[in-house]
Amino acid sequence: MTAYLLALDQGTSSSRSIVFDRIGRIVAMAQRELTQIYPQPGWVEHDPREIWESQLATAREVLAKAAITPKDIHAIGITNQRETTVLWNRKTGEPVHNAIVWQDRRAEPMCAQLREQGLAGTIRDKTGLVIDAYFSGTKLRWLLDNVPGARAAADRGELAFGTVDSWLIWQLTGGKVHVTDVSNASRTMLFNVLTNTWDPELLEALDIPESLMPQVKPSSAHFADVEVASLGRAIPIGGVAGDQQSALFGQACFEAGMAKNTYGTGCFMLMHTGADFQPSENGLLVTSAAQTSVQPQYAMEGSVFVGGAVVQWLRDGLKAIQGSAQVQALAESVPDSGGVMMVPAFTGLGAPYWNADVRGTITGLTRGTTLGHVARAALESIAYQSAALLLAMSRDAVAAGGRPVAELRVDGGASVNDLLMQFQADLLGIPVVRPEVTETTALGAAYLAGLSTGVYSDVSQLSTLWKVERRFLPTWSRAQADEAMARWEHAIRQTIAP
Ligand SMILES: Nc1ncnc2c1ncn2[C@@H]1O[C@H](COP(=O)(O)OP(=O)(O)O)[C@@H](O)[C@H]1O
Ligand SMILES: O=P(O)(O)OC[C@H](O)CO
Repeated sequence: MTAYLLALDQGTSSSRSIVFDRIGRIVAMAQRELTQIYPQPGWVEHDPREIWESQLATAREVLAKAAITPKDIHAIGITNQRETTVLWNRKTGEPVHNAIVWQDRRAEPMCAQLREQGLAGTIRDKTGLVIDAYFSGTKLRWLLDNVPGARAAADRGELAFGTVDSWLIWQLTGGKVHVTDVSNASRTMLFNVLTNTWDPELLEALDIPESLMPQVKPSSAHFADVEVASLGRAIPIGGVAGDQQSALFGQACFEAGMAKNTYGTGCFMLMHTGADFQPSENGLLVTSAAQTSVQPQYAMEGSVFVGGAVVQWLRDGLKAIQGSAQVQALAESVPDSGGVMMVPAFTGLGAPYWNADVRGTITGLTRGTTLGHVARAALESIAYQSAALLLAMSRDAVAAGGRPVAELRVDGGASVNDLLMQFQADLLGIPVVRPEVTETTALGAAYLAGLSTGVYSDVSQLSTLWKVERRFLPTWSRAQADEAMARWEHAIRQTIAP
């Protein structure tokens, strides 16, 4: 059987396409940067046309690079930056506005209103989310309220809403199919993750007509066949998932208690929680995991706003290094951080602290402090923030009758840093495991597509394909780790209430 799988990975900073063979090895990759549009402070937009064109261009390019034809592609999987909101005209296919990107804060006043209306409990219990401008629902409401003519056109049933996956599928099918998957739907604040349906009460609370919404499918399913004009053959789209849930899947975390952390610009930690919906008591989000059937599956999620970005700051802000890869050597020029602690709260602190107003601190400076100590503290801050998330997740898991996380699977640009990974294992007291294929986001989408089209029989087969590149084992005693976490929490208190 021809069994190359093509993953379309539409991320915040770039569109990428990767061809995988049937045992999950990368055959070829193509990538194009995406223009970031900042119309006002706190606003971030993308041009939906550019999203589509750059994605299509990389898909065509990767086939050429892999020296294969569309006939060799068995199925397509799509994974995408989540929450980013597109609204378009069903007849013309034209977007009515730029896409509002997940980082965009413009819908905050609308969120404040929803909080005042006392909707926090309902939203948490139905969607697993906290009320925040991060999610698609209030971005969509903003578009309906602010784009001239949009509300009336929506009321006439002329418009379609979609996250980036829906937008790409609409384009790939020549405007015929309007669909999304549960993992993307769960990031809208309009989707009931218990029933896997759009929620009439939430649609009404946000004044959003249901006619705008895409059909929702499990993440591994037949979504559509692409039109021949786009990729030369009617290739089936067999898998769709939001990028973080897709990475959880690509890391073969299929069971409750299995967790992954992606160390990119920010960090995204997700722990599978199985089929039971359990809101977090520790300020984390609950979200739909990638689902292979109509049966709901959940994950707990927390994010670190400034992860690898702290290394970019060392490079671009402090000019302490010339390239990100140099941070490890600089940090290794000293045996430890010499008591220096950095809390890189450049844009506030996310889970489990949730404080939007604080700003970063560096404490513990002495006359002997060198750039090496600062670099080491910067790297360690990525691990401390991630550890605080994982510890909160483990507390939630134990409270729900489960077990604490036993190992952490890692990926993302900063996971290449061995010093950081070792420090992470030491802090957590569990193995930190880096797989051979760290393109887990794209791999997850390819696996989802392969599962629904018969390349794989079940997820247990995928578990056997997942291979360890390096396992970092903890070297500290529990007392040492607890002491270090106590120093971190002290630094957090100094940051929040100096
Ligand atoms: N050797 C390294 N050590 C630590 N951080 C690194 C290293 N190499 C890259 N990074 C960081 O990884 C991030 C890029 O990772 P990537 O997964 O490509 O991010 P994103 O998907 O968010 O764009 C950057 O913030 C960069 O500073
Ligand atoms: O495109 P990324 O990797 O920055 O991921 C964005 C996340 O999906 C936002 O929730």
